[in-house]
Amino acid sequence: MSHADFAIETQGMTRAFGGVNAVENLDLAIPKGTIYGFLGPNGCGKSTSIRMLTGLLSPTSGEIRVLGETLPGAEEKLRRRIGYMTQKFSLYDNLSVRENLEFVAQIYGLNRRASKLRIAELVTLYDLVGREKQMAGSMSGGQKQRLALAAATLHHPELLFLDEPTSAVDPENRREFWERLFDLCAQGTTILVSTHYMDEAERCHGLAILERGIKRADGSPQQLMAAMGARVVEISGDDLRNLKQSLISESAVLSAAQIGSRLRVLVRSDIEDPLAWLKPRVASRTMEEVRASLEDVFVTCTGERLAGVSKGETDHVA
Ligand SMILES: Nc1ncnc2c1ncn2[C@@H]1O[C@H](COP(=O)(O)OP(=O)(O)OP(=O)(O)O)[C@@H](O)[C@H]1O
Repeated sequence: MSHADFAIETQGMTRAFGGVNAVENLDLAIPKGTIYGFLGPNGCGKSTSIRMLTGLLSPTSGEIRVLGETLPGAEEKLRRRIGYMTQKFSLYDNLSVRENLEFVAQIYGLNRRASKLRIAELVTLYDLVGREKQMAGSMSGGQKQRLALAAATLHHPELLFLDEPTSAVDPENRREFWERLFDLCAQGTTILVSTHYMDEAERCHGLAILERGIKRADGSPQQLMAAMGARVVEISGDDLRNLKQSLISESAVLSAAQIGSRLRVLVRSDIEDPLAWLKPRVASRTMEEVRASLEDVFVTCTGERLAGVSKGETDHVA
């Protein structure tokens, strides 16, 4: 692939705050027309990376190319070619839906006619018909999010940055939001989205797992799961709590977490037959080897589970 095939390329992208690296030596190569995810917990450097890639923040060191342009330096040129939806609702609560969109249209220099046409199109597309005069501040989380996406895409950006776009919406709105992202992607938009939700990360074509500013792994969800250095076994039966305690003291066990009525155990892949290895340790309980999930990949990369993503208990060993 040549440079022209990538929407984003970075080498050694680094940003320090007060001597501490918020983002460290990040290498990225994000192909055009894909949805790429940054997966990681709060504070791992997702927003700082996105701010550098949008030209809002200068890197301390490293090379950045966005849509073929070099940053820092090409911020102005890129402004019309990229869209950015921040974590917080960044529109005006005391302006109506239409006024907010008119304001954005003005920033992008659309004339009255073009603005009117585009806003009508967006209001329909993002299911805001009948709400044109409603104050943005009085809308639900899902409606605000659709308005924010309409605003971020008003100027037909080639590249769209979404910083934790679904943190304020319920699961159903999240699914619907992702349908919209796939529609945009199908029309050729490249999307970079940050998230701490595994189900969102699993929808991305490619992703980087970030921890404390460092990329721990990258690839498609399937590649990451296939390359994981562990096998996954689920155990059911009595007294899983004590079993967990004894298993996590074994160096061959990377993690054991109770998920509902099962214990999900990650066994290092140098154990050739994890079921045989576990057998004497689990007594009469039943076992089954299961497919790895992206969360398992996350645990093996970082030693941690993301808070709130598993059902049930989330204890682990680092
Ligand atoms: N302007 C700043 N000054 C000092 N430290 C900062 C600044 N911006 C970010 N940081 C620090 O850099 C680290 C990465 O923050 P960042 O916001 O990029 O993480 P994140 O993964 O986006 O998390 P969140 O979702 O909570 O924003 C954190 O330790 C944060 O405190």
